[in-house]
Amino acid sequence: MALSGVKNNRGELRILENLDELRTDLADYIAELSEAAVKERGVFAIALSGGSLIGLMGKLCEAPYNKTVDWAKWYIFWADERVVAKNHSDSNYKLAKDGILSKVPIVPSHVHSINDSVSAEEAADEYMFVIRQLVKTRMVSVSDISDCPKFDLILLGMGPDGHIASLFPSHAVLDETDEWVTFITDSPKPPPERITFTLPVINSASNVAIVVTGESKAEAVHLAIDNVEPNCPSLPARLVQPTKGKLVWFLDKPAASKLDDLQFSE
Ligand SMILES: O=C(O)[C@H](O)[C@@H](O)[C@H](O)[C@H](O)COP(=O)(O)O
Repeated sequence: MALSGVKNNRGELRILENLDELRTDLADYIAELSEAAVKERGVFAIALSGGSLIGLMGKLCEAPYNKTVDWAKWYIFWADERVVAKNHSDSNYKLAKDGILSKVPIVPSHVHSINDSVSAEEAADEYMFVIRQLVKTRMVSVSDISDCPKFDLILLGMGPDGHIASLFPSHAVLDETDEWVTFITDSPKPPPERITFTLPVINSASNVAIVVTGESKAEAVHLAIDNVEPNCPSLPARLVQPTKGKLVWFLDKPAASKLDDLQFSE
């Protein structure tokens, strides 16, 4: 690992030397959290996003992880999904299925993707209902300070504008506190129709990881992590602040290149 440490109360930063090291560190991190959750609760409830994240998780399908991870105990969700058919090239489900889920022994009934045959609004409502049922049976834990689900791990990417999941800068859904899952029809990043976990759900998770690579995101990383003036209250990535859980940033060096005074131990 190149650098690691805690900065400005904004979580743990892991800045990796190159993409290969990042992939290995990310796979180790996910495998460790899976083992801990299975030991403690008997299951591992993990929520994925789309984008480059899935490719960066690829080492999980290789040795030793493909054999050592207790895949049968995984329950898979999406922190956000594009409202398109499951076989569409824009589908986050398809991305994860082709990239990971079809390559490891996940139980098909544990894969909770959205209903792709209804409107964005209905898909969000139905997804919330599905999660509610799984909270009742404790396949997904519940937060002890809100009534929100408490996922063992929520994995997020970040766009160059600082968006995470399908929560975009200055969008009204950033203020959504009543629903666990909501929808948008005006995403600035295509496709326009999406469903997304809301901030209260993201911030109720036991663990949240934000995985960011490339220089095009360096400014957003700086705005999300450093103490900047004026600060950016509506930058979604800055609003990821798990109440009791742990936040970890996985960055490559180009993505970390605009962070102020990095003085971590090598
Ligand atoms: O479905 C989506 O569009 C996402 O879940 C979105 O939040 C993504 O994670 C970021 O846009 C980063 O994507 P990249 O890593 O591909 O830049």
